[in-house]
Amino acid sequence: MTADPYLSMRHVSLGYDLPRSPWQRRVRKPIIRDVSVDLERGQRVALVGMSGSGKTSLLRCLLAIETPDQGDITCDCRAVRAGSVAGLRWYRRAVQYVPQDPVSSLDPRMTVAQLVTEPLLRLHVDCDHTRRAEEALEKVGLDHRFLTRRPGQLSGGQAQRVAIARAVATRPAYLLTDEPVSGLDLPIREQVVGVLRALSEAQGTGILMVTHDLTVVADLCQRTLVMDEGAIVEDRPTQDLLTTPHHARTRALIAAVPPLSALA
Ligand SMILES: Nc1ncnc2c1ncn2[C@@H]1O[C@H](COP(=O)(O)OP(=O)(O)OP(=O)(O)O)[C@@H](O)[C@H]1O
Repeated sequence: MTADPYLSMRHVSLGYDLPRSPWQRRVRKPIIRDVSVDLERGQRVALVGMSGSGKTSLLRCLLAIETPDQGDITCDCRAVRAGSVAGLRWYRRAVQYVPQDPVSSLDPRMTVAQLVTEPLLRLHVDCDHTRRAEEALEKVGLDHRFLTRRPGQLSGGQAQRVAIARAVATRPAYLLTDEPVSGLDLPIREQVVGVLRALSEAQGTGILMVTHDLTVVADLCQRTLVMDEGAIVEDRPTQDLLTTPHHARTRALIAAVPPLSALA
């Protein structure tokens, strides 16, 4: 348990119904198994694991898109439950999602100004929306001249920065993100990782990132959670975990990245 948890999962479990005929009984396949994790304010945390280990499902629970079968999720000591849009507005402002693929997530018909102010309108944030959009763009290193552009007039890296600006417009305490740089070329990836680091350092924004990319993990995240078959099997400071992995699954993940396996 950490000293000051902001986001907290307690004994969270989730399963899916296996396909069945009407006369067969319902069978749940467990995906998340009794996960308890505390995330401190401002922490940069990676969630790694083999494909199918349950990372995205865990993120969906934390995003209140999915309701766990068991367990509790709290944010700043308030219960988080998937359900009414109005009842979750406070949470949607505090914990924002950065999508993997900005090109498909950004409506091509909207201007950057409309895209960045849309969450403010949807979540009833009471402020000067234009000023806040400019502030959000500044935080990701884009100036006000981008406000009138549309997604088709942005490079991949700029589009991902606009997606991040959309997420930070509500001044969230945490960003949750699934492979935010996986579709980007190396120099652009470094640029976007730099934006996320700057946000975390300058604004104190916490980041929970699902990723397969252990070099991004080593570069950005202070702490790493390793998932295996729906459970967290290792949870340690990133540097320690990469140099002295404890769990066989962590060792296998590191072994798949030759420059990192030289560290361990
Ligand atoms: N709606 C669903 N119905 C049935 N099974 C599902 C559903 N969603 C996910 N699963 C299964 O749950 C398991 C975990 O999926 P999840 O997407 O959370 O894994 P992951 O670790 O994020 O994988 P990846 O790294 O490939 O994205 C997988 O076996 C997946 O097939």
